[in-house]
Amino acid sequence: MASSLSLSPANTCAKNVINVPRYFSEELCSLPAVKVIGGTRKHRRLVVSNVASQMPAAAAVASPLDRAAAEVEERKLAAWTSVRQERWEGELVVEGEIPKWLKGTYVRNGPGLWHIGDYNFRHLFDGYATLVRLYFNDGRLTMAHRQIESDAYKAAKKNKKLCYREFSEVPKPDNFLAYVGELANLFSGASLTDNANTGVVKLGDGRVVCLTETIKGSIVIDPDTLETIGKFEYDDSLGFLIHSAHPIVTDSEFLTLLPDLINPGYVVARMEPGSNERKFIGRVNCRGGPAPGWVHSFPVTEHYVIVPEMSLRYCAQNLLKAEPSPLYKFEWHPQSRAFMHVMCKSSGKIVASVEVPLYVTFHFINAYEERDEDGRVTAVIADCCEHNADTTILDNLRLHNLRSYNGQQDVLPDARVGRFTIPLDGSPYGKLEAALDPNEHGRGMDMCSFNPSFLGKKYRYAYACGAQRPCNFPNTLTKIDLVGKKAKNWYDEGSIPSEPFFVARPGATDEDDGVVISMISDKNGEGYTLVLDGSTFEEIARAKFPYGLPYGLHGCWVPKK
Ligand SMILES: CC(=O)/C=C/C=C(C)/C=C/C1=C(C)CCCC1(C)C
Ligand SMILES: CC(/C=C/C=O)=C\C=C\C=O
Ligand SMILES: [Fe+2]
Repeated sequence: MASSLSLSPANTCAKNVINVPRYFSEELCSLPAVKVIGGTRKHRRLVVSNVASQMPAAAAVASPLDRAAAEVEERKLAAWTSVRQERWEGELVVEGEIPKWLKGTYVRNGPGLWHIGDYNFRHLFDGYATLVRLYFNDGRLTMAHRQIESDAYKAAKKNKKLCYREFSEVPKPDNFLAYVGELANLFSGASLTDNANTGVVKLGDGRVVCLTETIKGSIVIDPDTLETIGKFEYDDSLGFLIHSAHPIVTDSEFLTLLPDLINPGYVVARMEPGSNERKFIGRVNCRGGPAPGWVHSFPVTEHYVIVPEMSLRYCAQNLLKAEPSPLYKFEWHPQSRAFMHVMCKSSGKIVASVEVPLYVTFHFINAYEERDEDGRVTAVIADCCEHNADTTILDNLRLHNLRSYNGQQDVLPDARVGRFTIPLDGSPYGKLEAALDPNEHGRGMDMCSFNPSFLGKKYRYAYACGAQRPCNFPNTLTKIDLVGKKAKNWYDEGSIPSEPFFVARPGATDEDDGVVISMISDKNGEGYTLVLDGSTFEEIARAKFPYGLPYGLHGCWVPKK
């Protein structure tokens, strides 16, 4: 069945053995599921089984010129190329040894489909959500991918056009009346996307929820089948249309941060496992203006929620514009200064609010409390992937920039582990410094993880994507030792790795006792899962995908029941 939202056709209608050619065929067909048969484990071949999932896939309807250009790109890196088909599932051949203790599912979310018919999206963050599932059991690995059936995705497929406002894309109204209606829909939130393409979390009650920055884009999925179960409806009267794409989620709570665009400030709220009701914890008013700073993520310590107020702020005019402005829905207001607020988790009171040097970050890594010898908290330390107060990274993430890179220029702006020190003694200023020499990780830094048992606590290791220059995008995996101030880097020339995700070995006591999982998009247009040892940071296993997958953002771990 041809889908109106054209997914690139699968590369093969193979009879039996799946080869992974670098060029796409123009025929319509989907890649069926594979099963591993025959031979020793090491030499098993991937064989197409008859349980083929006849998923819709359709021919791209781009002009021949566009298609030729697209093919050049596609041969290079799958990372920036739309996913080939709606879904696929099958077992992969593992090279190396996956530890037997690794039992469960790594689900990764990300924007994997960047076109509707021949209309191509502009920005990495615009794409419709693609889930990838890696199921580890008994040293074996099954991979699956599937699109999230958001209203935005379904409407685009049905109407063959953009129907909701995405990160940088806005539906084109047919006439003036439609334009006025569209503005009204913006204020009510009706026109905002529910394309949950950013992250995925496992709540304490076991529900797995995909998220983006619009609150309506919270979608429950089944981590075993990747099926879209339905909207996650917040059952409260908190209001607001947007939230931080990264809540803090543990087995006992879900903490979220909601920017208030009307009375510039932020609300912190908490939701218990088993509940859909967020309860108000506290509010902090912005100290700068004219709007709250963008909050993609925020950190917590054991007792505090840290509310960042970046001078990259939401911008009402840019929200209304049909064409993207240089900073999309945001504006850079250095004169408005930057702040960090510290809110007590139990009382909602603000215990510190300090001005800090200007910064730009998507991702906080972790935070903890610093104590004196009497055990009194003297300061909060908060670490983030900091882009040297430079907003150009947003422009680097335009698909044209990502796709047109020829491997020669060094165009990735510098980034570092930005470490905030926020004094709790009433001082008006906080510090922001590099936690280690950024050259340790090639002055690239984003897509971080750490051992979740150390959430809010003093920790030593962070995993992230760093850089081996020249490059246009973080292209290494890096293990950062924040105490030894050193980094160990994994690099495969021409490849783009996704978020290195740390999974602790059950029963481990050492912080880095576990594995790091990433998915790699390689220079041949192919892709594989990589498993590194969390301690040595050496490769322990890899498993090739049947074809390269688009770049993904964030994942979560769902242990086997
Ligand atoms: C993928 C990622 O990191 C960020 C995605 C951000 C999105 C989809 C933001 C969407 C928005 C709108 C559609 C309108 C309101 C503002 C904003 C939250 C930026
Ligand atoms: C991929 C990315 C930044 C890379 C820069 O070095 C940011 C993703 C943000 C959303 O989750
Ligand atoms: Fe993110």
